[in-house]
Amino acid sequence: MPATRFSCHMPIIRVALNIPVNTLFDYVASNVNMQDIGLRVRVPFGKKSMTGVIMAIDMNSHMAADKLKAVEYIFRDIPPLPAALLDIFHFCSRYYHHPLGRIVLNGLPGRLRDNKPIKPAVQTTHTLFRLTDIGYAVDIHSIPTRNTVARRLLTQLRESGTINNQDAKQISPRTSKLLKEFIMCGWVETIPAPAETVQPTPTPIPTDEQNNAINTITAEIREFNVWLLQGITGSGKTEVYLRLIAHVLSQEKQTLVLIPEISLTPQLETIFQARFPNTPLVSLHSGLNDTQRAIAWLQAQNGQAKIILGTRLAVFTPLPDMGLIIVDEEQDNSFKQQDRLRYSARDIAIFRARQGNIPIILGSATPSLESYYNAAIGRYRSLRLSSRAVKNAALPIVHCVDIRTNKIKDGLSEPMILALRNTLAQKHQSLIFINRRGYAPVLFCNSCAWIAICQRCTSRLVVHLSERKLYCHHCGYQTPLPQACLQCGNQNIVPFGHGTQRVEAALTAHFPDARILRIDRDSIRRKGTWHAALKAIHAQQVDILIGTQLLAKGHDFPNLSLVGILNPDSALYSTDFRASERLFAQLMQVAGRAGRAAVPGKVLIQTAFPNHPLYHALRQHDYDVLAKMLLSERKQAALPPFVYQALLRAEAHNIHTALAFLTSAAGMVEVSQNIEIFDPVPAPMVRLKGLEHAHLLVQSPSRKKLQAFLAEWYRKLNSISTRSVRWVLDVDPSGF
Ligand SMILES: Nc1ncnc2c1ncn2[C@@H]1O[C@H](COP(=O)(O)OP(=O)(O)OP(=O)(O)O)[C@@H](O)[C@H]1O
Ligand SMILES: [Zn+2]
Repeated sequence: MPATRFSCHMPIIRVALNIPVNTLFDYVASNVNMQDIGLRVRVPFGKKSMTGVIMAIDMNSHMAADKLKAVEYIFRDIPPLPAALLDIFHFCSRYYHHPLGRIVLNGLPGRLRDNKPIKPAVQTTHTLFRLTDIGYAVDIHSIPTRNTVARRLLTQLRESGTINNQDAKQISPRTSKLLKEFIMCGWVETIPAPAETVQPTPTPIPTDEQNNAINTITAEIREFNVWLLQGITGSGKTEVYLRLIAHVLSQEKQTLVLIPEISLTPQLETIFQARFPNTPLVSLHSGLNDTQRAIAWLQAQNGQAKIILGTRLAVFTPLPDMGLIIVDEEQDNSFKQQDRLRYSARDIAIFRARQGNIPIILGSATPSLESYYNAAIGRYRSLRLSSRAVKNAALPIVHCVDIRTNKIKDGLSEPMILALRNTLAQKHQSLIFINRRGYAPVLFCNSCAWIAICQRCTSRLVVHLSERKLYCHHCGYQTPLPQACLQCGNQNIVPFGHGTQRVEAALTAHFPDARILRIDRDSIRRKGTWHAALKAIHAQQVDILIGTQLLAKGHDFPNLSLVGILNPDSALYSTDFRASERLFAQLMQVAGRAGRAAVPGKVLIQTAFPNHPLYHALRQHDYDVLAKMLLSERKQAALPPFVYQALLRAEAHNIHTALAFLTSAAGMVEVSQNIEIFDPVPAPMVRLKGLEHAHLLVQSPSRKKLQAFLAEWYRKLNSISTRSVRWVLDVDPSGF
């Protein structure tokens, strides 16, 4: 049905607003032209003002001219968002079937969403200032003579090359304001000061395999390709990244490096800064405050920052001179956002690389089966690193400790204690991996079998003994540890099972002289603790580390020779079809922390299923055997990567409301060929944060058909009123 279009004498701007409706909003604006697409604006919306982004400019509107409101303010404090970034937002809206305005506004740093222009806040500590080419070209005589401070500052910058904030303050206390103005004019840029702790490490000579990877990618550095770099733990994937970044830097281009965990940023930052001490690098992750994030983002947008290191949200950073994208640990589930816009940063990164016609490297020891399969069928290009990079460093020997025949006390078996004792005697470090924080996962009444559960979630409350509290790890609910059973009043209540805190207590009792350090989200909550912990580990001030997956990824502790893994079995027989793949990746990662340098490594796994094929593959360090086995199972069961999936997720106060909504949603569309719709079911975790959850699975062997189906379905879903239900489409869900 062709809509009536009204012609208007003034330009119409189409604005994206942070509103849960998939539409743009029209406003009249004078003084705009096509170059203004991508600028932020303040517009009236209902009774208030909102900040939005101009997505298009037109002379016609669907609304009559006298009904259109005028824009209140156009922000010209920073250049418009580049068209390439707007394209990414459009792609996300189309592919994930999510309101465009929500995506655009949530993709920006908080400061840019404010209702006021951003002041050019400049980070001054750990920063050096230097002149840009424009700054060098400035004629000092063009600055009025009475402006002595500006003249002196400019002269000093010319003479010294770089200056820090202290140097600048010596000239005058007013220089910090001036520096900000110079930055705004594009005369001055900031670069991070080399951190004092950075030791210039010798650059290693690449191994033959590393050379092969580096040369192969370099040969096609100006083309889009997805490179799957499958390298065993300790094979030196980082060195491959560094060499390629060096190449891209020599072309004055930017590299985006995506990593799964914030906790890995300090380590990588140090490595990158040591290799490229004069290259501006910014980190973007959720640990930054609003100002820091805005500064980093702006430095990426204006092309100053050459290396952009970040977690998944960094995939929405504007990069005018993008030359390379690296996604490290590409299989990691944290690249997929689990609320609101459920995007995969890895998949968006691939879209960006294609759009920019540049290479993207997906690095992993255990690629996701999706990527593994794509490499196998030639859609991705495959590169392998099959041995450890450090000379004579071998992969660790992996043993299973059968817990059916070995007694477990406080979570630990006799062979585990013995191995720890030997490692201590050799003055090497050990790592005990248990992926459960807190003291014990269950509080149990011996008299009536009552278990402490969360009132708002389908979950058990976790005992945190040191704080004498019970916590829900899903919603954050906390309550004092009860003295007696809440059901029968009996005082015989006991913590059941093991978490990191309990293992820490047990190990402290076993090895009173050992220096023991627990690392989990609780222990590093305070700012700076994580940094201090890493330093202590590297300085050999720790003998035994106890940790969750925070410690499993990416760390390189050369003196660590023993890894003990406690109770990983529960994932073996999980209902989630991805559980084995994930367990293997995690165990391979944590096992890979052992024996990375001169010290040979050993891994002990406490399990009741030592003959399970997964442990067999782990003992052989053979991901390919397992990946092929899992792929053939997936093929038989018609599961991804052989089909494409989407979930319609619904939440309501009551599960019946959610299920009823899904049932009617399923009836809204005719099922076409090649589309399979399953019955609505309650989510495995029905209650979460006080709401009840259900979902409905749709799948198809064709991504195109699934997308076409979802587009139509999404339109219809939007047309029904659902005040009692909140729903969202989850395309390529990573779990149920
Ligand atoms: N060519 C080389 N010669 C000597 N040492 C090297 C070489 N390349 C890398 N290394 C060293 O090997 C160690 C392991 O490298 P790196 O941490 O990059 O491995 P990785 O492949 O990322 O492993 P993981 O997947 O376990 O994180 C590091 O200490 C690194 O400095
Ligand atoms: Zn809860």
